[in-house]
Amino acid sequence: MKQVEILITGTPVPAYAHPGDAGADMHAAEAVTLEPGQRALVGTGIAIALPDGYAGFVHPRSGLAAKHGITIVNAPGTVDAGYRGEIKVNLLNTGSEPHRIEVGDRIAQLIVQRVERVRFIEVERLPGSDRGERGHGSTGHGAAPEGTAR
Ligand SMILES: O=c1ccn([C@H]2C[C@H](O)[C@@H](COP(=O)(O)OP(=O)(O)OP(=O)(O)O)O2)c(=O)[nH]1
Ligand SMILES: [Mg+2]
Repeated sequence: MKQVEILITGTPVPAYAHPGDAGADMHAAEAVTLEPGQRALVGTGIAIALPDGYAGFVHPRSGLAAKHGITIVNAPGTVDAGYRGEIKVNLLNTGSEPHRIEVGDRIAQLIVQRVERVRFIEVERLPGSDRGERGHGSTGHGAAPEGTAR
């Protein structure tokens, strides 16, 4: 397993709840009440130094989403390998009740992945493909959305 250096202020180290879990749960370093429809940038109290060629992705927790409608505005958030600041989570309450986040609550999960960087080369024409330019629901049933060509 890769080792990742982590700087912590008060909250527990992110932890995988079960062997085989992809995401390590991160904890709230501050308390906040999210009113319905409200969002808040919540600190996790951790900063990390990912190896070059890796990135961290901040994903919502499905339990919080299913039980309370709590999701993440920019899911999944991207933590760059060079970022040394505190990881923050942009929580959004999509539910109909206020939701209280207490210090130490598990608010998101961090998935660390290898990432490729590519060189973008500008060309006059792209190579053909089976899909071509079809997208945005082109393989679904029924008509394409109003104002779009098939
Ligand atoms: O959920 C997130 C997403 C990002 N970040 C931190 C780490 C990341 O490396 C940095 C920048 O994120 P991003 O590139 O997504 O934001 P931006 O709006 O493009 O800001 P910047 O101009 O700083 O790149 O913010 C978080 O703490 N939590
Ligand atoms: Mg950016």
